[in-house]
Amino acid sequence: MTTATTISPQGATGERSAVAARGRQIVKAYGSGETRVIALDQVDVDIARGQFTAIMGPSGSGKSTLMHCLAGLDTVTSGQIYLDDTEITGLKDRKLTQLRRDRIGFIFQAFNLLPTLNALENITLPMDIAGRKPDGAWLNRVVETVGLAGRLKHRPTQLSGGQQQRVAVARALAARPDIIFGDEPTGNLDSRAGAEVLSFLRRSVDELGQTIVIVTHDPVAASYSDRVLYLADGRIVDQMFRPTAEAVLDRMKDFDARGRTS
Ligand SMILES: Nc1ncnc2c1ncn2[C@@H]1O[C@H](COP(=O)(O)OP(=O)(O)OP(=O)(O)O)[C@@H](O)[C@H]1O
Repeated sequence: MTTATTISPQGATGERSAVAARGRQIVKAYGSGETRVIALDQVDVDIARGQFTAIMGPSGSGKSTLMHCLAGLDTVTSGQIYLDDTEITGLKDRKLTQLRRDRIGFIFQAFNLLPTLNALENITLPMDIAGRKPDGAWLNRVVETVGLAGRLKHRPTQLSGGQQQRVAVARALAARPDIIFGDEPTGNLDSRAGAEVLSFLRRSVDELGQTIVIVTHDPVAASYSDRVLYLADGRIVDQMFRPTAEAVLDRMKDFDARGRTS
C-alpha cells in the first residue's frame, strides 16, 4: 500500500522554495441546492518544484477542477492556493491574468496552435503578445529539447499531431514559467507520438528543471511522472512515487474493485 499523505517530501532544489504550488483546504462547489456538486472537498496538496506530477482518478473525481484551480483558471469556493509564495486566491482578474501569463505554462489536449503561423511563431506568440523578448539561448535549448530544430518554419498543417504537441510544449516552456499544467496532453495522440511528447516533458523536468503537472487517464503517461496523486470524490486518497505503468494500472484496478464492493 502506498501512503495516503498529501504533503510531498521536500526536494533538494536549493534556494527557491521546494514547493512550486500549494493548495490548502480547497473546496470547489458547483451549483446550489439539490444540484450542488462538491467537486473538491478540502484538498491539501503540495506540488514539488522540479518534479513531474500526474493527477489520476475516475471520471468526475475532480482532476480537471483541481488543475484549473491550481492554475488560476477557475476560482475556489473556499481555501487558499499559492504559486510559490504568492497567494492567487483573492487576486483581482487583471493581476491573475498577468500572473498566469508570466508564471504559468499550459498544454491542452487540443494543441491550440494558430494555423497561419509557423512553428517558431507559434512558440513565441504568447511572449510577442506580452511584449516580451524571448531569451534566444533559452529558446534554442527548448527547441533542441523538444526536437524541433529542423521544423521551425513549418506550419501546423505540415506537422504530425505529435510534432504539433511538441510545438505546444515548446510554447509552454518558452517563457520559463514557474510551472506547466497539462490537461490530458497526450489524449489526442497515438501511443508513439504520445510517448515522444511524454519523453520531452520528462526531459524538460530533468534537463531544464521545469515543474510539470498533468491530468491523465493513462497509466503509461503517469509512469513518466515522479509522483501520481489519486483523486476520488473530490479528495486526494492516495499517491505513488516513481510509478511504473504496471503499478499504476494495479492501483486503478484496486480502486475500481473497492468502488464496486463499497
Ligand atoms: N462547470 C461545472 N458545472 C457543474 N458541475 C461541474 C462543472 N465542472 C465540473 N463539474 C462537476 O464536478 C465534478 C468534477 O469534475 P471534473 O471535470 O473535475 O472531473 P474529472 O476527474 O476531471 O473528470 P474526467 O476524467 O471525466 O474529465 C463532476 O461531478 C462534474 O460533473
